[in-house]
Amino acid sequence: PQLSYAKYGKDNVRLYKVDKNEKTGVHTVIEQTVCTLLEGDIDTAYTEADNGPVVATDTQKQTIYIKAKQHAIDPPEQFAAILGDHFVKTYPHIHAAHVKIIQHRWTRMAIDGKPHPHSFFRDGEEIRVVESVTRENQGVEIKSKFEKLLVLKSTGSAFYGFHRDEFTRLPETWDRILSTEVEASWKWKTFKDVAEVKKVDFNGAWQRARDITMKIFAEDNSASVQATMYKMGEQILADVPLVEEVDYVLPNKHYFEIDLSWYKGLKNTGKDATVFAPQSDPNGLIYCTVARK
Ligand SMILES: O=c1[nH]c(=O)c2nn[nH]c2[nH]1
Repeated sequence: PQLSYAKYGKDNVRLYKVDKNEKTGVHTVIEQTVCTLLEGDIDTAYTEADNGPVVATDTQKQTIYIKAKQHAIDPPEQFAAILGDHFVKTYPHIHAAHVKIIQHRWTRMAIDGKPHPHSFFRDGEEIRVVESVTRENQGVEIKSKFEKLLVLKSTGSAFYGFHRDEFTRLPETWDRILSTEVEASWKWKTFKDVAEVKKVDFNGAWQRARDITMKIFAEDNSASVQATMYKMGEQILADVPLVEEVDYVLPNKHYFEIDLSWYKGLKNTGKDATVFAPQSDPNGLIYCTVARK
């Protein structure tokens, strides 16, 4: 046998950074969870118990904290590129660096209608994610994502006209609840270096992708999850020229009607349905990648 592939590093490196504006007294906080994984001439560490080539995972962790102190960590795409660039340039035997950054939500509190200078709350489990790979002399590939954005609409969703055969039981519906937990990602063109990365408005793209997702989710008279998610991908490609392709992964989180007619003929189905049973499982799961022609 032979070592066919290897990468290693430190996962779940939690990081918090505060920016304190001396003039305004306004603090801005960011919290991230970082993973770095290195590739290179490290085979003998596996095959011959030779630790010489090993840039210890602890060293990678210390590096993350030092770079976070020395550089901006916002946008996370830029910080990922800075970290990847460091590992590939600092160690001649390291030829690629994978960096994953999860950014958690600290939303500024509004107190008595005014944004509070240094207080924040976690408004949902939604996360922003960056996955990058920096390869020596080949630039940096970046995929941006948001995950766990839980949405629901109480109407404006239908599902009919689908294939029917002897296995089909699902009735057609022209008016249903639609709920999903959005995982959206957009793959950028390959960037030459950190300098090129620094010119890109990643925060604007994240805001656009999130706004487009919610606007189309809300306004589309959805014929299916498939049809609606395709429109989202199309719009992101139209709005963000440097993005090459867009992925959506949408679970269909079903809400079942409850027939209460056994109880004195109580009407709660079809257009009379107001009480539903949210289903934890099973769930539909719909994938879609939209790419430029
Ligand atoms: O939007 C939907 N797409 C599907 O493929 C499906 N299958 N059952 N319900 C569904 N709803």
